[in-house]
Amino acid sequence: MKVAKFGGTSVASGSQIKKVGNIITADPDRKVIVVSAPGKRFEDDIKTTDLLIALDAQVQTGNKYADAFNSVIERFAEIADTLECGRKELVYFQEALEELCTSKVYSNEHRSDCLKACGEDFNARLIAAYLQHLGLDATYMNPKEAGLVLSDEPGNARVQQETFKNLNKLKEHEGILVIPGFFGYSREGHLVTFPRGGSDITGAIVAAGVQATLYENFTDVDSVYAANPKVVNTPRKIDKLTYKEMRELSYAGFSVFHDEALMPAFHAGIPVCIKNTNNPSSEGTLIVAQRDYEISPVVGIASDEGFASIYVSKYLMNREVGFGRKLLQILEDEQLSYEHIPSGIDDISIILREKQLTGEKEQRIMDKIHSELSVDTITVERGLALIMVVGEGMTRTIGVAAKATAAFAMAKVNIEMINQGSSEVSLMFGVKEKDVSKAVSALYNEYFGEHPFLEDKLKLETVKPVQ
Ligand SMILES: Nc1ncnc2c1ncn2[C@@H]1O[C@H](COP(=O)(O)OP(=O)(O)O)[C@@H](O)[C@H]1O
Ligand SMILES: N[C@@H](CC(=O)OP(=O)(O)O)C(=O)O
Repeated sequence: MKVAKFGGTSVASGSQIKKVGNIITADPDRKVIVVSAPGKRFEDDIKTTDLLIALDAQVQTGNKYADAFNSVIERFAEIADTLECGRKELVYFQEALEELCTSKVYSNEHRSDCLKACGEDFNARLIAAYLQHLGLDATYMNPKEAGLVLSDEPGNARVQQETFKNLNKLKEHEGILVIPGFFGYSREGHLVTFPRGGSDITGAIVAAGVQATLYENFTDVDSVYAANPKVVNTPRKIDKLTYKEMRELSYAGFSVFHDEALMPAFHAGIPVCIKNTNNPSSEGTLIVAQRDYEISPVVGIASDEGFASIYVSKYLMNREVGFGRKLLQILEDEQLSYEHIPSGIDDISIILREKQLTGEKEQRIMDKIHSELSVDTITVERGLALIMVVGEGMTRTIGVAAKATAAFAMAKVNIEMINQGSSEVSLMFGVKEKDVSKAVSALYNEYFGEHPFLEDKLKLETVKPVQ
């Protein structure tokens, strides 16, 4: 049994959903289908999830919401029109959406999640109707009925352990199940969503629950590439990479697959295949537990923007018991999570997502760190980008970091920070946002280009294991 997840671009319009119908029909093993909300049909289009977020904003502020409401309904009406089915479903969508906009809710955050989830929910209902129209034995299944139990954290939910046992019973289902991605229900019975892009997570959880032989993730590119194709021109395809490598790359900006979707597949040992809805005969990229590291120690280079760094220095920080704990407690008090903590003898930097750090929080943190920890210096730097060079083979290869620093030097990009993950699967560099494209292109050239700068001077060398 295979679980196939179709992303927003794959189900953005009626004509895209027809391709999805062909893909499902082509392989009877594709028994569980997870779908996203209709995504972008063209570059400047608006995703249905964003239309729903705009509707929610109108509802929350008590403004007239008819226009925002109609834009959502029109997206689905257009899809139903092209598919020549789904009239009954459209009536339901209208009523259900109106009910959500007008009824009392447990909290505003929970209403936002209920509205956001309509994109996936309505699309799953429509796609199930279309598959039935094609003559397939397909059924829509709500995540509550499937048993997808999540933590009660609106917009940021996490899977609860009982989910996997609950989902296991879906194995017994005879026909095709169409499950909306992106949301589930808390133990308290509230609808809650994953972070944005979370349909990939639903797909992975469902694949783990039903113990699928393969989790296919259909998107709009032929494969995962060694660098973001929007940054590097025609980057090389990656045929195979490990869960660990993909998690690091997704985390650091490979938006093609959600980083939180790797763990469920990894724990259940289910291979993941990234494939193209627009070109399903292309092999795609396979994500597995192990690959042959001799082929290339580095597998990809990812980058992401929107980070800030809080730099703190204090003479003899290394000898002050509890300094790190107290510093992190100040962040915790402000409900801030951190991403990385590179440190030295007398200094430490805390890297965090910039959008969490509002001006007010920044001021309070600075004051507290000064007064409670008596530090020598504290500065906050915004507008940072992180670049991650990733590959499991790096552990046993000499010269990987030398190539990276040469690339930064050639691109004339200043490295603000370096961190090698403890697992040695990745090398992380902090640079100014304005430098990120230059740096990624230079790094790509150094590891994968035809004329790397250090070509003659440095060949990557594998370390022999100690006998
Ligand atoms: N290294 C990469 N390899 C492939 N695609 C990438 C990479 N980095 C970023 N992307 C982007 O990810 C996009 C697919 O992800 P997304 O838009 O979330 O798809 P979906 O709508 O299927 O969920 C691609 O169109 C591509 O622009
Ligand atoms: N529709 C949701 C969840 C999702 O996974 O979407 P997509 O498959 O388009 O990344 C979002 O836009 O965040």
